[in-house]
Amino acid sequence: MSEFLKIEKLQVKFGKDTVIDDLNLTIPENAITVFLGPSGSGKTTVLRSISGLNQNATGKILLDGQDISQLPVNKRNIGVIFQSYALFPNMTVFDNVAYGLRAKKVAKKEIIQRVKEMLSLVDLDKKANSYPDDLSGGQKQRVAIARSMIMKPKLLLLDEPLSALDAKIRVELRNQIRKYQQKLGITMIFVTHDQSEAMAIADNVVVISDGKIQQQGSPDEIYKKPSNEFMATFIGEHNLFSKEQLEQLGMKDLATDKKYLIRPEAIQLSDDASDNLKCQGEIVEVVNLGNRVQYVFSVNDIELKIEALNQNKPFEKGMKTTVYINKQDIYQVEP
Ligand SMILES: Nc1ncnc2c1ncn2[C@@H]1O[C@H](COP(=O)(O)OP(=O)(O)OP(=O)(O)O)[C@@H](O)[C@H]1O
Repeated sequence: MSEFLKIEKLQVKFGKDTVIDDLNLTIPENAITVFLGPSGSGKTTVLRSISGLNQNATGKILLDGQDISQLPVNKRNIGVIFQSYALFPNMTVFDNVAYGLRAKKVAKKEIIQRVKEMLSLVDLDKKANSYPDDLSGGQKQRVAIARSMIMKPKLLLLDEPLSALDAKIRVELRNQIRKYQQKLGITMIFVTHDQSEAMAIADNVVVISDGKIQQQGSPDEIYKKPSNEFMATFIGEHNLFSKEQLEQLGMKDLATDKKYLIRPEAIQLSDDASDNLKCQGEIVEVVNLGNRVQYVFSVNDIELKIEALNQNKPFEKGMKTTVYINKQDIYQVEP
């Protein structure tokens, strides 16, 4: 992995509390890295330390080879976007986006051209003369993003940028952000506690819990190959079984005493599979999620969570049937 942003031995203390201790991390260029973790895990603290907003941080931060640890916020060449937009209410959309270029005394003609291009990219050309109060939440956030991107920062930090928006707009805007990133080749760090948002937008996910990095990898890697039990249970729905439980289900010759992860969608409620782990039992719970259905399937005393596409002939509660698990889908997990 290229080392576009490199954090070495980051430590952050608030009073006597050490919130981040000896955190080391590298982040690739021209990609979206997502910091994902439970509330209070330290995501924002790490982000603020990178931006220079955190006075309590010690350690070294290298951006594109340059040590920026001692530089003030405005000299780091980093853009920051918050959940709350932070637009200037008394300025038009055009003036909000032009603000940074004007402060840098860029030529008027160039400003007009660059703002127009940027407003076109975020699909707000028709709102250039509107004021923030006349815009929807999603539009305001697009102005905030345009205002940051126009400065061509080396790194763009987005702290829960979609949290204030309703579900449909969140999904639309996260797809837009992905599009902007690809079009402009900006390196982004995006903080969220929403797993599906993280999985959908990230090239690279850094899972942080209790001030520590639990795992870094592509969305697929962290889902399919969690590095430990925390990861196996934090990301996505899961079945986590002991060796004894798996043996009770009919699995033989397990090498070690470790735990084993089986994702709900890897269990098939059908009877046309072969050479798989086969368990007979009963459907004890059905939750319809629209396009998918979650089942709880009971094999003697063991409950398996299953997730399947909602097809024409759904299985019903109380049905006795057989499930199959491909042995390749049973993943051994470190403690
Ligand atoms: N200014 C501060 N003073 C004291 N403690 C702080 C301060 N900022 C953060 N903390 C503490 O640091 C820890 C990490 O907080 P942080 O905001 O980084 O977490 P987070 O993962 O971003 O959480 P959330 O998703 O809820 O925003 C928490 O225990 C928090 O209480």
